Amino acid sequence: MLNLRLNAGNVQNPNVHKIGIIALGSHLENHGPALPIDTDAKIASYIAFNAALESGAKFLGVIYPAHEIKEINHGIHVSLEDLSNEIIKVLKSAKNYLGISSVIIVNGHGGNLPIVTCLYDIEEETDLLITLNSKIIESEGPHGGSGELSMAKVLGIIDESEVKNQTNLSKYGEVGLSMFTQARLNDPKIEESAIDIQENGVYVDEVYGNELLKLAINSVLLDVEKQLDSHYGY
Ligand SMILES: Nc1nc(O)c(N)c(N[C@@H]2O[C@H](COP(=O)(O)O)[C@@H](O)[C@H]2O)n1
Ligand SMILES: [Fe+2]
Repeated sequence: MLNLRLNAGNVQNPNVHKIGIIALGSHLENHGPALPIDTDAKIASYIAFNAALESGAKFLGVIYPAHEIKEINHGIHVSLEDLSNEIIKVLKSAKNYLGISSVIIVNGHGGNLPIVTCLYDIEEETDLLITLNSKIIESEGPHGGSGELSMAKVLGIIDESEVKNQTNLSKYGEVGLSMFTQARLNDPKIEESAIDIQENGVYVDEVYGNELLKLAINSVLLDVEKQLDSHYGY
């Protein structure tokens, strides 16, 4: 019988091998001319991967599909049911092959927020403890705004020559979700982000981008500690 050396490497607590960290974003969504369509997936993956490196938890990659509310049409998205079924499929596979018993989902796309209503069913179906971490959505500000631009500068995925055109809202109305009138009427936070873009424009600041990413990574590290404490008796 092979004994795996669970304490090998930079691992504070062998129970960390029972925890998986997986990214969830959007790969097919317009973010203005300065940012790639998979900005959300890349930001979420960067946060998830670095949190896995720092904590020793298992990095499970990224989930492909994403959801979006019907009032916002700036990309290709799936129904909440389809996203939930895909998450169940991927997490069952991770549990089967890696023996994990809890997961932290790092969400980088605002349109996925309703998945929180499916978490109980996903936990039941997979028999996994699941934490949804959307910290970066809470702190990044408007869609395609200065927060995402600054993080994209850190990740090296920005086209800086196009930043001057990012707020040409007649062409790139998805920035700040400005063109989605009903979504702005329904959600004061979306309305606030659209006004922010119109009143303040956008800027790129690498220091700010690093601070946003570090804040999000530290938030995931705290979730790892909470899972170790509550689920594995730290
Ligand atoms: N894309 C999106 N869909 C929703 O349903 C939302 N409530 C929001 N929220 C706003 O957009 C920002 C996130 O944009 P990304 O999802 O990262 O592209 C978020 O900060 C809110 O301002 N967004
Ligand atoms: Fe985004």
